[in-house]
Amino acid sequence: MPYTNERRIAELAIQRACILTERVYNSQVKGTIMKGDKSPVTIADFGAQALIISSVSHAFPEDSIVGEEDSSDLRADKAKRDLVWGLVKDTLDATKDLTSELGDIKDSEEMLAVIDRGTHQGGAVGRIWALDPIDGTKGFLRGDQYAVCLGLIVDGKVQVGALVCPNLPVDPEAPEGEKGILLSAVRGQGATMRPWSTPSAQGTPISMSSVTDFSKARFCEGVEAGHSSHSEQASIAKSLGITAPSIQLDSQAKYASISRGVGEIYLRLPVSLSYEEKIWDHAAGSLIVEEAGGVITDIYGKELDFRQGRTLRANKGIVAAQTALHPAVLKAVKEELKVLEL
Ligand SMILES: Nc1ncnc2c1ncn2[C@@H]1O[C@H](COP(=O)(O)O)[C@@H](OP(=O)(O)O)[C@H]1O
Ligand SMILES: [Mg+2]
Ligand SMILES: [Mg+2]
Ligand SMILES: [Mg+2]
Repeated sequence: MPYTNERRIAELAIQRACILTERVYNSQVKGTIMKGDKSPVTIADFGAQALIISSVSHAFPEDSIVGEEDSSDLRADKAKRDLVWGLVKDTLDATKDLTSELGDIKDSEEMLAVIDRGTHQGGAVGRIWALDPIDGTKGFLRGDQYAVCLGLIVDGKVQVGALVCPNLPVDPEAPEGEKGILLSAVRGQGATMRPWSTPSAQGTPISMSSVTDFSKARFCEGVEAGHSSHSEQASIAKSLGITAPSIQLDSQAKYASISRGVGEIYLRLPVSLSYEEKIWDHAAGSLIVEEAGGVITDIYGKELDFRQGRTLRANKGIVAAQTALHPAVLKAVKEELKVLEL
């Protein structure tokens, strides 16, 4: 089956990175830096990027990598760099059994160089990995949801997607039970999910909800009001006859939620038309939703275009839904936007 090894390496790489991210998530020391675009990054974002890029380039040395972060802040701050290297080294030491498959990093200098292997510009040709080492850094800092996300784009089309949501419950009906799920998909081979804590277990197939009655439907949206328009999303839900409160989750946990039937719709209406969604925010989750039987477009009904570089510059916003519901949802979105003359 195509991409079997890519799926395996992607799963192992993000699982290992989550050992590091969960350690920081549960510690007081996050080492948060505000980046130039006023968004936060923590020592966990950097550490996860180093571990995951090291794994991908060990297994597939010819592939290109688009990663959200770069090492400039760490080169400028030795204390932060040492903190990140300490986390990476501890994680590598704790997972020596994976070294043959995932490679190693010998020192902090090499770690910086590995992080910077993610500065590729993306594009329409070749094998390009899209990595979000921590998606939902604001949720991570708030103690809510976040996700570690990795997708493989081949000639502009996502072929492999894998993401871990360490704080989503394994059983949605038992929110106080075990937490941490790993989802993955290969195009044409379906999507599966398994507890993050059982690396070797085979994933179980997942699928979108079968609800087709809007009065029983639920929609997912982000938590951050600065990342999508809650008022427009609420107005669209109302026009569709949705009465249930929205499921608010940070990160690609929203894709994870609808792909296993917890919610039927994901709305991400832009708060500014100049913002360009990043490919790493959507590559893995969009494929998992499609392989779980869902449909995903932008707010104009266009397919997501991963050929444009590091951003989805040919798209605006996200409308993902169970297949039977997507056309009506898109119509309601267009009605709303017409009202707003966007
Ligand atoms: N103005 C904006 N509109 C849409 N998304 C934005 C945004 N500003 C930041 N984001 C993205 O929203 C992502 C989180 O999505 P969500 O709000 O659904 O949890 C962030 O990922 P990171 O946390 O990896 O930086 C960031 O890339
Ligand atoms: Mg970020
Ligand atoms: Mg992100
Ligand atoms: Mg991120």
